Amino acid sequence: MTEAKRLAGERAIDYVEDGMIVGVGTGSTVAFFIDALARIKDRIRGTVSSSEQSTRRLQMHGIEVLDLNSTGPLSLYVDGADECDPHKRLIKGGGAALTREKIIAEASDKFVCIIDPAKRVDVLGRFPLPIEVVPMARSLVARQIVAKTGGQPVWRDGVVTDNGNVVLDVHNLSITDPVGVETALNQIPGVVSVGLFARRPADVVIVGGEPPLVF
Ligand SMILES: O=C[C@H](O)[C@H](O)[C@H](O)COP(=O)(O)O
Repeated sequence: MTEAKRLAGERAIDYVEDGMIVGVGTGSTVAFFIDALARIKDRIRGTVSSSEQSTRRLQMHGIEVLDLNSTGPLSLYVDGADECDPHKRLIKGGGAALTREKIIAEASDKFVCIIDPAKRVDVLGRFPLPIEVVPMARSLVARQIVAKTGGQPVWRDGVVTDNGNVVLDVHNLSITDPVGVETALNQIPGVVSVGLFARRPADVVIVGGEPPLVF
């Protein structure tokens, strides 16, 4: 799958235009995008990063990382996903970067999602759904997740997000109404964000392959 990730990441460069400030996601697929972006870094005005991990890789390449508060809306956001359905709705957050990813996706006109073929599903939920939670609300949120969804939340022990929060991964879900589930889980006090990207799905999905599939 590494080769598929590389092919997807490199294909996403086609969406980068001169003078853009590019939103950059997180993960192993995005790492290939960042490496490819480095080759054209003089053509862009900079980037906005969704994680400390991506910031380090961008800066290692000498690519400028800007504060979203100073850039205004972005034209383009490129990020990976853990699952993608035929409607371009996603599960994200396997790398615990979901909250900043959601913020940048919302701030962007076009969200290009780069995945390998194993990420494609008909119904979201095989991959445990990550939820970022304020630490003191962990048990409360877990109980409400069980009540609202019937899923099994598991604390990602030892993981602290870039925002100082914890992550619950919800197992045994079959998400037939992604917008409804996203909305319901967002209402629980203590939930910072839900790794379902249904209200703001991707605009373009690139599935790595020879040639890449774009839909
Ligand atoms: O929090 C992490 C992100 O949502 C990633 O984009 C997602 O986990 C996919 O990562 P990878 O490209 O490494 O499979």
